[in-house]
Amino acid sequence: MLALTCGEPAGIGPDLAVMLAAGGVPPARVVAVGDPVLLAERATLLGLGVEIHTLAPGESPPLPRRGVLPVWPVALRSAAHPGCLDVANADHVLETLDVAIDACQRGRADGMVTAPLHKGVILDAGHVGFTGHTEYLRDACGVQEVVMMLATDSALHAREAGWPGETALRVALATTHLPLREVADAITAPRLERLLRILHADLQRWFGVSAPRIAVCGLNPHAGEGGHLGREELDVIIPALEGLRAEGLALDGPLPADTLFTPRHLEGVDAVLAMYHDQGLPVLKYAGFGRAANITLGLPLVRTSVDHGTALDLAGTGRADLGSLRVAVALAAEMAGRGV
Ligand SMILES: NC(=O)c1ccc[n+]([C@@H]2O[C@H](COP(=O)([O-])OP(=O)(O)OC[C@H]3O[C@@H](n4cnc5c(N)ncnc54)[C@H](O)[C@@H]3O)[C@@H](O)[C@H]2O)c1
Ligand SMILES: N[C@H](C(=O)O)[C@H](O)COP(=O)(O)O
Repeated sequence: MLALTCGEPAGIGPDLAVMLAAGGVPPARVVAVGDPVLLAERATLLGLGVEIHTLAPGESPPLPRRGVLPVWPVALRSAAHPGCLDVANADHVLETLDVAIDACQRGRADGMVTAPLHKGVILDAGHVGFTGHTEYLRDACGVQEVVMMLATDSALHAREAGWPGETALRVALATTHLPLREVADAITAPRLERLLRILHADLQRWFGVSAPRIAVCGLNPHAGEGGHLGREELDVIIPALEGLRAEGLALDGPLPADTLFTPRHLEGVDAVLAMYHDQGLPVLKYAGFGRAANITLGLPLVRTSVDHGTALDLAGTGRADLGSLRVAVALAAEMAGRGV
């Protein structure tokens, strides 16, 4: 049983929720967390005959049925229009997350899948320091560190279980949503050690990789060119990797990021740790946009998400691609099946 938060109401999240229900029996029991009126409106706008089944408190969701979308209701604060952000609905978006987290923590849901939210409008509404689902979940679950990892659909399982093709990729991030000029200072040896331990452990726990091999990117061009193009590799990354290798972790690097992402260097690698958002994610999205999922590692609950954002330009048009949400739901169901 998965809780699907509908994300930014002006974006494509509500569209995708009703499209999922209309498109056939999903790979798990899915309950949307959002505004039932908005979902009904969006289904009508898209010409989809989806029945919105608002669940009463304590009511069990029905068995999955094509064309029926069960909903845990969270009311909008203000009417939502496709493509038009409204700060008034920021608290609605955060409340959907709280409801889903609570459902996971109380055992009413086995995991959560998130449709995209809009970080800017949540910040504009005054939620200072909000950086995304990943850190919101970290704080709500009371853990010190989590890792954002995106994986293409062909890399959702262990390599041993059939990881075909050179586009199969898992990319984790050492830093997430912060200005580029702050990235270098955010990368410290203790932090890298914590992140790599989580990545190693969760590749084993969720993805069935018995002995993970992780390739680590350098931060600077050519991994610092021996200190001539930056010292972070020598002063921070290499000491962190050496300490972890002594504990038995299989780590390559730090490697120049441009050539690390080539088939020869990725051979036998279970995941790549990129130092920052736009070092790793463009490669991942080039390899699999629309059929990849985002997973938060290090949490005491299952959370997956789509590989895309709110796509305000597509909301209400019927042109949003459902592919990544399907992958995220299937992956969350599989992870939940493995048990937290
Ligand atoms: N999981 C999340 O909550 C998440 C992920 C990424 C971005 N975001 C947020 O989304 C907002 C917009 O970000 P952005 O403009 O950089 O990225 P975006 O993914 O929303 O849009 C980038 C481009 O991809 C297209 N696109 C996105 N999803 C699509 C889909 N399902 N089908 C077809 N085309 C699709 C859009 O139309 C647009 O042309 C930002 O606030 C960002 O922080 C949220
Ligand atoms: N960096 C992600 C992406 O580009 O797909 C994304 O913004 C998601 O962030 P959260 O899952 O932390 O909201």
